[in-house]
Amino acid sequence: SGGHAPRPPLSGPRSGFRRLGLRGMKQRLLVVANRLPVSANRRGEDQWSLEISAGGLVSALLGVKDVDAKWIGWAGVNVPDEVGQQALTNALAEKRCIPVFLDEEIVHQYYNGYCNNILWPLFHYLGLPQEDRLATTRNFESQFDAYKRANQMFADVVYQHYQEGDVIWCHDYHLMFLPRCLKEHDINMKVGWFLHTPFPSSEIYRTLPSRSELLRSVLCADLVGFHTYDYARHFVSACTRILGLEGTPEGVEDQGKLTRVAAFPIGIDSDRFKRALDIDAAKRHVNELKQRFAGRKVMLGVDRLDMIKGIPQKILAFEKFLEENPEWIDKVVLLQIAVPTRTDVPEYQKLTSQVHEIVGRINGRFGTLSAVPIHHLDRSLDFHALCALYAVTDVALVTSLRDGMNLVSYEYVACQGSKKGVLILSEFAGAAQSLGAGAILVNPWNITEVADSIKHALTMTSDEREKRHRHNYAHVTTHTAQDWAETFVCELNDTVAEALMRTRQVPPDLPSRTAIQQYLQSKNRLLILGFNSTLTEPVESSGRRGGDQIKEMELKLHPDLKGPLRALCEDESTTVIVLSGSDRSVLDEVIPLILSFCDL
Ligand SMILES: O=P(O)(O)OC[C@H]1O[C@H](O[C@H]2O[C@H](CO)[C@@H](O)[C@H](O)[C@H]2O)[C@H](O)[C@@H](O)[C@@H]1O
Ligand SMILES: O=c1ccn([C@@H]2O[C@H](COP(=O)(O)OP(=O)(O)O)[C@@H](O)[C@H]2O)c(=O)[nH]1
Repeated sequence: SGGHAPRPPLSGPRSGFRRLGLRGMKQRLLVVANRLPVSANRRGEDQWSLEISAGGLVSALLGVKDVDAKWIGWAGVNVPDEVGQQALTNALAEKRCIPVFLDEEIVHQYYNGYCNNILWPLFHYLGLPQEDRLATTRNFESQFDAYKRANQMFADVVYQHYQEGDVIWCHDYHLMFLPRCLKEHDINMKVGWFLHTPFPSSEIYRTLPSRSELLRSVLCADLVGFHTYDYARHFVSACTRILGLEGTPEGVEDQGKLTRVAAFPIGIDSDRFKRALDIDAAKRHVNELKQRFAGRKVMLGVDRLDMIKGIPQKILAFEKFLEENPEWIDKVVLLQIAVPTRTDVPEYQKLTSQVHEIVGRINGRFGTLSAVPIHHLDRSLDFHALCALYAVTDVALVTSLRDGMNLVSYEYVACQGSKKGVLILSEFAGAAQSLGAGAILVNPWNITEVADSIKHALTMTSDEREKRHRHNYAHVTTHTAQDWAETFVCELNDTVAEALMRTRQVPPDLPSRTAIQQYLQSKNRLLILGFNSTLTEPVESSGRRGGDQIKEMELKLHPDLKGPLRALCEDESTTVIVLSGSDRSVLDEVIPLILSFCDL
């Protein structure tokens, strides 16, 4: 029996799969994400200015070329009037973007509430909110209702723009309900879903009140993708343990229907970063920065001001480093770009004050008349200023407590072609699995270890720096955002094609008259029977119940089969074999009757 035997590891995208080719064919792709790659500012009743929004998903998808792609998403702004909505729709159309208009109340309950106060912390191992955190955005149920309504609003926009054959790629934890809405509308839509955050261990995930509904909805997609194998594995075990479904190396199976699950690590458009450094604007920034920080080593942090990024831990480790290495005071500066994010969520407001307090204390403690050790900026930078910073700094410090991937670490490496600076990287970022070879990996909770790594990075020989950089540079420049998107979409096309073939291969119904005639003529018969749902009564595996074990305890031999089965077993010309993935003990429990007549 193999009911609970360990499964082989999940596969990645199949090697040698047919590239139905985004390059040649220009397949239409509808990218559906909470956020459009632009944010909109109103300049008049029917005037809008559009700006690229910050964030990893946006950066990655900007790197995807040669696809006939359109984006569907929220422009990050409330537009209550029709004139404004029409004008914004027109302006966005030029950027191949289609807006979903969400009103303030929905944004509050869906985005600030369910997405960023519940799913985001849970998926990053920070747990569900306590009562006081929930109270600020009303209760769990109303937030979940708003979440489903918002997902339906995204689905409605997809329906309006969908053409047969389009690939629909849903992104992230904001849209876990979307695959279900889409498939219920049209089962033939090709639907992929990709999660940009970690998927936590099923032990964490199972605390979520709406755990089953969300899993079942995601499973409606044809292909489900994650940044790492660990996240994919966690997802599959959540499905087996919570829903009682079967996990296979290919994905999750539910009554013969396979949802393919695999790892697709994202990348960046490294050429875009390299090219940016050749532009005058970036060169000017580089020169200014070199002058400003002459004679000092510069360490860089670039993060959204989010609790998952471990900014307090980073700053405390830097403080410890200065405390233990006073000779470095005035010779090193930590430049922390803390991009404001989700500022309507109280937890983020608290974090801002906390970080300001620590920075103030450390600058007060170690600052001199000429310099302070930490330059902390609560703002975002334009692209060229950011590339210049990446290029001139000596060390990048990424201390995420959990992070789906972390593209900042990739971007830093891409811009360090000449300087070959050191990357200190949290082992809890997805990027640790791809850049671990060249980075100094740290546990961000271990302040002493991070402080020691800062010293190691600042004093590293140029030989070691170059060697480490070479590894990571090779990875970042060959595993690009474009490859990531192409691989996902090709895999989705192949998954759908294979599922179609499987459906066609379903054997025809048994010709019962012939079968009965031949059965009666034969003298020595072998009958191989399935067990679960063949001999047993179907068991409802709702989210209310536990996983496989509880389900198996409830299995019962189907009452209509007791008599026929007994007759078959008593017949000397017939051998009956029951094949099952369940434990022997489960079979012993369910069919003791038969055990007395035959070997199993
Ligand atoms: O849209 P926001 O609420 O302002 O947040 C910005 C984005 O944050 C998250 O990014 C994740 O995606 C990155 C790319 O895959 C990944 O490197 C990073 O580790 C993740 O945190 C979020 O998942 C996006 O949807 C947001 O747009
Ligand atoms: O001032 C800034 C700072 C950062 N970023 C971008 O924000 C993204 C951050 O992505 P990451 O995966 O590191 O984390 P996320 O913010 O998505 O959690 C990177 O692509 C950065 O280039 C930006 O556009 N402007």
